[in-house]
Amino acid sequence: MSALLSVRDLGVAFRTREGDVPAVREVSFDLARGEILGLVGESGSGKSTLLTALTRMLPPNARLDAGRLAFDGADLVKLREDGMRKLRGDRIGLIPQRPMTSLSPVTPVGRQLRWHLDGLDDGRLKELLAGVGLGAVLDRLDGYPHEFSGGQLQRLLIAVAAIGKRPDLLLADEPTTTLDATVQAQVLRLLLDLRDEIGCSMIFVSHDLGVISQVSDRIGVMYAGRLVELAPAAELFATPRHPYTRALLDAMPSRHRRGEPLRTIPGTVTGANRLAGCPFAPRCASVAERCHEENPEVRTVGESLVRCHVAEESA
Ligand SMILES: Nc1ncnc2c1ncn2[C@@H]1O[C@H](COP(=O)(O)OP(=O)(O)OP(=O)(O)O)[C@@H](O)[C@H]1O
Repeated sequence: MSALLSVRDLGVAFRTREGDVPAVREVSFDLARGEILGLVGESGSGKSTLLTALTRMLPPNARLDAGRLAFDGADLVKLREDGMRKLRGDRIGLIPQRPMTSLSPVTPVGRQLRWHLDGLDDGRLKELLAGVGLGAVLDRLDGYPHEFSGGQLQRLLIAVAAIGKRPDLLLADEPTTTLDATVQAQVLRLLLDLRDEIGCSMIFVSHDLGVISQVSDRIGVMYAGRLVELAPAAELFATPRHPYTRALLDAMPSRHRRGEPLRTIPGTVTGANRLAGCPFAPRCASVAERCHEENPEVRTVGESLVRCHVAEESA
């Protein structure tokens, strides 16, 4: 079956006073129908920019380059803005990182739900809220966003973007980062149930591999704007191929024995603008001479697609 989303050589650069800053570079992947792709990487690696590029809602100082960006056969680079708006409304849903940024602070929550879901009747509203475990707030919908907790607002937005609109593609940008552990687990369960029920595809962004591992079929690891490894979730955890993926796994608190100090990855994400060489080379535990000279191309190693010269030797 053809992929729902097909991305080839996607790049985004921001124009700044210091010149063009590349945020996403040469990213390619396909997303199957019903598949959940987790995207992980440290802060600034380009995860949110990539999601935003897929919805074509980049800020005015951004420049999008794409070899191909196709959604269910539609060319998203060439599609006119009205067509894109229709896709965003009906078929591509976005759950943002901070719910408050998507809600008006001066309009009652219930009215905003009805705006977003045109023609929503009381029975359907009840069903929606029950679906995200918010049956108890039904009689408080004339309240304003600040009268709800962050977790409640996040679940309201999930109710709208996911359950209400039943999109074909759901883009979730750190949807559980602001939630406490129990609510986080509920929301992850909800997203998985939704995929099973309506068969939507999902791209789920997080900096937390623990969260990503609970929902993803495949996981993509981003570093300095590039997708440096893409593998089935079980494979990525069992046989991480890229030294950065291994460093991320090593830094997971759950992987440490009690009392052992937490590990970190030395250095910071730099090098996105380096002219030659692998951007991870300055921090890489397995670095070889050629890593400083040539930026690695994507290769298949085992079941993974990986951008690394030393993936086999260093595993
Ligand atoms: N509007 C903008 N103008 C200039 N640079 C930007 C803009 N938005 C993002 N960037 C830069 O693009 C790079 C990627 O940012 P992005 O927010 O996509 O990373 P991220 O991986 O999602 O980080 P986080 O996990 O912190 O959200 C960063 O270097 C960031 O500073």
